[in-house]
Amino acid sequence: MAIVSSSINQSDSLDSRGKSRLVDPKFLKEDCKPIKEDSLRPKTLNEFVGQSELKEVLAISVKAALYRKEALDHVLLYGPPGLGKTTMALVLAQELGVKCRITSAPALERPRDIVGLLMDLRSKELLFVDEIHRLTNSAEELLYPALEDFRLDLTIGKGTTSKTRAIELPRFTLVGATTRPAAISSPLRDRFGITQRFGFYNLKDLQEIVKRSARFLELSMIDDASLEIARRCRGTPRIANRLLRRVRDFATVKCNKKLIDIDLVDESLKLHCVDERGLDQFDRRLLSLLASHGGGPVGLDTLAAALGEEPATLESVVEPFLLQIGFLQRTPRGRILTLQGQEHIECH
Ligand SMILES: Nc1ncnc2c1ncn2[C@@H]1O[C@H](COP(=O)(O)OP(=O)(O)OP(=O)(O)O)[C@@H](O)[C@H]1O
Repeated sequence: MAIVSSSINQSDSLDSRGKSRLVDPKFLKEDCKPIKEDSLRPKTLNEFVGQSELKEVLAISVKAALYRKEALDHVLLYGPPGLGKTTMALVLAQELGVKCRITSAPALERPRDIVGLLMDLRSKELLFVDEIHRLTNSAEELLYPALEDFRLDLTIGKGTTSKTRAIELPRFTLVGATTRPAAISSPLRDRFGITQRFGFYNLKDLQEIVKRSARFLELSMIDDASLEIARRCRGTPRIANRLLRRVRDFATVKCNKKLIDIDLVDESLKLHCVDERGLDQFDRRLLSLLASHGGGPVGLDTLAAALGEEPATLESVVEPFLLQIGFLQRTPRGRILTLQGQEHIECH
């Protein structure tokens, strides 16, 4: 789907081969990307910019687990895409000095996928499951005793001759990530000892992330230029890094400038139709659609059908930022365009 693949590259952190991958946080080269791009991911809690309350909570739990020489309690991280959930799982593994196995719920469709993964885990290791709200019922049922009692209950054979065998597992930590916490079944949700929400980043933190990434990409940038990228990245580090790379492309090809200034940022982001609030063509189409319906209310399903998008994607990927900046409101009768949203659309 055009909007998500272009503006929010979700595949960055997912397992493209449909299997899990074992990541030693010390060697992020394994993380399927060239080393320079990988190095953009912060590796320790200290390097992780922003999300201070969440970091404090996790830092205390990590220290306590290390002190008691125990596995960290299971962690559920939720929030819009690209805010650092996968990165945080790798940071936790690094802080705990263990490896992290990364997978996503759609890759765990068959019971044997999850059995294989769980039996492969070593003591205190992290298992990161992205999109955890998409686990099948059978996968969830296998997970319950694994999470609570570190035990796998396997049924061998069929019908009256079937037997249940219990296999002991090492104590491990499940880190689940989701953009849709409400879609997680409550028995699964209840098994996470630590639940933390990722919110959009503020301008100061985003500018720091842009400057840090620019350093890793060996780009010289004046402060106004990094601030401009921070303003246009929808409060999302992944988008900040993506915009920075597009600006770098533009600087290399179009003007061969060594120092990136605000004009260069402006020109290159214009080319990608990213406006001064960070909205792209898809956001503007959504707002225009609402405007053409007298500002709403318009139901989510109607909006999704008109835009050719999944309602769940609209709700969990596109809308959160528009709600955050006050361009959109959710009401029981549907979505409403605010005055600010209306004014923005009139100027574009
Ligand atoms: N706090 C941060 N400081 C610096 N860079 C960050 C931070 N959080 C995320 N990033 C950058 O943003 C990119 C996206 O982060 P990440 O893949 O962890 O997001 P996510 O929340 O797991 O998204 P998704 O759920 O879509 O996979 C990372 O490659 C990383 O470089």
